[in-house]
Amino acid sequence: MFGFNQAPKQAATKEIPAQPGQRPVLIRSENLNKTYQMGEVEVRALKNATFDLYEGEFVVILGPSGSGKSTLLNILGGMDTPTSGQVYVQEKELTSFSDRQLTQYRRNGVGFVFQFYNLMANLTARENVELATEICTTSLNLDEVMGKVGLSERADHFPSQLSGGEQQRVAIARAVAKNPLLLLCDEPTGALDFETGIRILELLKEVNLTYNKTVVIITHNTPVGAMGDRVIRMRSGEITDITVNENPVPPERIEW
Ligand SMILES: Nc1ncnc2c1ncn2[C@@H]1O[C@H](COP(=O)(O)OP(=O)(O)OP(=O)(O)O)[C@@H](O)[C@H]1O
Repeated sequence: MFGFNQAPKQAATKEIPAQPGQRPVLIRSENLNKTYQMGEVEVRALKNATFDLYEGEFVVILGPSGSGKSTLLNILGGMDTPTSGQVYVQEKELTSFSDRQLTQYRRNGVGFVFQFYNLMANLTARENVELATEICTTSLNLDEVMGKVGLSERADHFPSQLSGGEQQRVAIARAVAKNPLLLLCDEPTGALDFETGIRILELLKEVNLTYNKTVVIITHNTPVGAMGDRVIRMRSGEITDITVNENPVPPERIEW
C-alpha cells in the first residue's frame, strides 16, 4: 500500500487557510506534454502544462471543447501518462509509478465523478457506494456519506428508479466514500438541467468543505468558474491563465 490517504475514518471539519497559496501542495505538475500521433498528423493535446493543486481547494478548469481538459484530468487521475513532464502527488512522482502503483493510486487516491454517472444498474444506490469502498483501504462510514449526499431515503433504490440528479449524488457518494486525496469531476453537471446542476455543484462544494477534499471540476461552462477558489483556463492544450478568486461565488448565485 502507498500512504495516499491517512485521514481518519470520520469526517472532520478542519480549519484551512483561505488562500490556496497558503495551503500545502497536494499535486505538482511540471511541463506536461501530451502528443497524439494520428498518421502523419501530430495532435498536441497538452503543451507544457505547469501548475500546482493545493490541499482542500476547489479548482475549476475551464476551456472550450478540445482544449485538453480531459487529457489533463486523465493524467492527474493516473488513467493516462504524459508524453513528457512530471506529476508529483504528495511529493511522490506519479509519472514514474509502476502499473501496480497506478492501480493503488486510482483505487485509494482519487474519486472520479463523470458526466454520465457510470453506476452498476443491478446494484442499489447503497451497494454501488459499498462496492467502491470494499476495494479501498481507508473508506468513510457509508451511511454517513449517504446522508451527506441526501440519499438516506433512496439508498435501496436501483439507478433506474432514481433521477439524473440523484444518480449523480450516488456517483459523488461513491467517489467521496473512498476518502480519496482528491475528487476529479469531468463535466459533472453536463447531463443535468440547470437547477439540478446547481444542486450538484452545491454538494461538491459541501464535500470540499466538510471533508477538506481537493475538488477539481473540468467544464466548458464559463460561469462555473466563479465558484472556484482558483480557475485554470486552457486553450489549444495550453494553460493560458490561473486566477485566484478572492471571494468565490456560492453555486446558488451562478447562472448559465
Ligand atoms: N486518444 C486520442 N487520440 C488522438 N487525439 C486525441 C485523443 N484524445 C484526445 N485527442 C485530441 O486531443 C485534444 C484535446 O482533447 P481533450 O479531450 O483533452 O479536450 P477537452 O478540452 O477535454 O474537450 P471536450 O470538452 O470536448 O471533452 C483534441 O484535439 C482531441 O481531438
